[in-house]
Amino acid sequence: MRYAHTVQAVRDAEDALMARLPEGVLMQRAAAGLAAVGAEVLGRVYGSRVVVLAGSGSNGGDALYAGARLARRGAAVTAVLLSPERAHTAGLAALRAAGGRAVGTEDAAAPIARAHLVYDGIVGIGGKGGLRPQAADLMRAVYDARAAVVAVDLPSGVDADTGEVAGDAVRADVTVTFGTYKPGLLIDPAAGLAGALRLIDIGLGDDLGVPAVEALQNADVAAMLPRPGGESDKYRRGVVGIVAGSDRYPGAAVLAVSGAIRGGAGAVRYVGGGGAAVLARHPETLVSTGSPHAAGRVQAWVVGPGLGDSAAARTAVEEVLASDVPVLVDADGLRLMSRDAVLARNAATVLTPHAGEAAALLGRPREAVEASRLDAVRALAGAYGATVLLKGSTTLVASPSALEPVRVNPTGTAWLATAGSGDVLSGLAGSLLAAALPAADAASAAAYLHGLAARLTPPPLTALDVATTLPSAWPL
Ligand SMILES: NC(=O)C1=CN([C@@H]2O[C@H](COP(=O)(O)OP(=O)(O)OC[C@H]3O[C@@H](n4cnc5c(N)ncnc54)[C@H](OP(=O)(O)O)[C@@H]3O)[C@@H](O)[C@H]2O)[C@@H](O)CC1
Ligand SMILES: Nc1ncnc2c1ncn2[C@@H]1O[C@H](COP(=O)(O)OP(=O)(O)O)[C@@H](O)[C@H]1O
Ligand SMILES: [K+]
Repeated sequence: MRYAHTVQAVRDAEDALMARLPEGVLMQRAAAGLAAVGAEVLGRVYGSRVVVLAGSGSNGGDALYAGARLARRGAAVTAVLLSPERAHTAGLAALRAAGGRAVGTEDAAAPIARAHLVYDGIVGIGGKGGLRPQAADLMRAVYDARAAVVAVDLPSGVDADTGEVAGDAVRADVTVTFGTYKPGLLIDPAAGLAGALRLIDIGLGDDLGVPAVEALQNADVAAMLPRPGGESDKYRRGVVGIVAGSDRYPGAAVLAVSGAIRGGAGAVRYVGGGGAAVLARHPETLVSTGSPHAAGRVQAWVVGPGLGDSAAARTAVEEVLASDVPVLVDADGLRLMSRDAVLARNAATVLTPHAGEAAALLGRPREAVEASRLDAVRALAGAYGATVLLKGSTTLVASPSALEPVRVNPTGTAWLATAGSGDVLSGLAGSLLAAALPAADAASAAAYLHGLAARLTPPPLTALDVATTLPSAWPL
């Protein structure tokens, strides 16, 4: 698992650790990592030209010390001090002692124009809001110069705790972060500005508390997924019921079933108007046309993709929500469900909105959801007492309990923004629910496999390609 902690958690851990260590040790650990990554980016340090953009806090201090380390190895290092009178005194002295120099912003143009590498030490976890105008101007000059940008701890101007970006922010090639990931490094829009991430262990480990955000890694997913054993039969492996598609949208039925069939359940029951299309593609499906409760027992339901908004569709959603097995609600189902019906449930409920659907459920503009994904997914999970998987450029999974870390999906590709790929995801997640995975595990493992399958599929991909590629994404 990869973990991200809030600024407060980092500060608490830092305080606890600093009480046991001589002064300055943590900053030296940070600077050593920062210099090592800078050297890697440069390839050859001797003779290179490095600019350190140094703000007034410890973030600037880290960058100045890293600059000093590179200066000692033969780089020409110029620090640009954003507030010269408040620059980190010891860091600046170290840089000068190593042969580096410092200038004010008025003399920054020439060194920036010739720089190979720029450290963004403008602001770190102490930052508030976007870049101030002077820093934003400097960054424009940096981009014009085409220097590599290495952000110190996080790209300046992004919100470390939320991934929100309130104004201008640094666009980095690499971000070197200290002690733990910060939620903003994993969640868009900020994550999109961080470039490649490098975590430097500065020893905070044991002092960090519960993470705010976590990302599954391959081994975590492998440990969660169902594996048939000697005593398995198709019923014991779990049966998933899919209520999806309609005369108008039979394709959604095919896609949801295709995801479900690749999700490890023992059998898939399909209920609805798309049965002929489903059977043509997936003859192994158990098809029925009546109401969901007449279809036979299932261990989990998926309801909603391509369902339309007929009275029958509404009744089907109500019936499924009234069942005592886990239910995943997607697409049209999200519009048709009642909040009270979700709140009244005893078994798990998983909601899988994209940003537009989440916006409708929350009564916020879509742009507000996209700008504040973490807040949106938590708010929905709280309001519905459900596990919520918010889709999009960063897919997040929140549990109904606010104490649980939010999961951020590390796989995926923008090629997934293609019609019907969400239907495949809902079928897949439903299949994992039927195989008895806890709701957050089913949702986050499904997002992981779906995103990995998409990456393994040559673009431009179709939704059905993703379903077909799922076995290659399944960890062995
Ligand atoms: N915690 C740890 O374990 C370790 C932490 N370490 C490092 O310390 C960093 C945190 O340092 P920090 O606390 O000094 O704050 P920091 O991010 O430098 O900024 C604060 C200053 O910025 C200013 N400012 C605010 N907003 C701004 C804006 N938008 N644009 C411009 N300026 C803005 C604000 O001053 P203001 O001008 O508002 O008075 C304030 O003085 C952390 O990210 C990591 O790099 C490592 O050394 C190793 C161990
Ligand atoms: N910009 C993006 N980057 C990565 N993944 C995306 C992006 N946009 C959409 N996706 C993914 O594509 C899928 C689209 O699902 P959805 O919006 O429900 O579409 P549909 O209803 O057509 O199936 C989701 O898995 C979502 O996370
Ligand atoms: K920074």
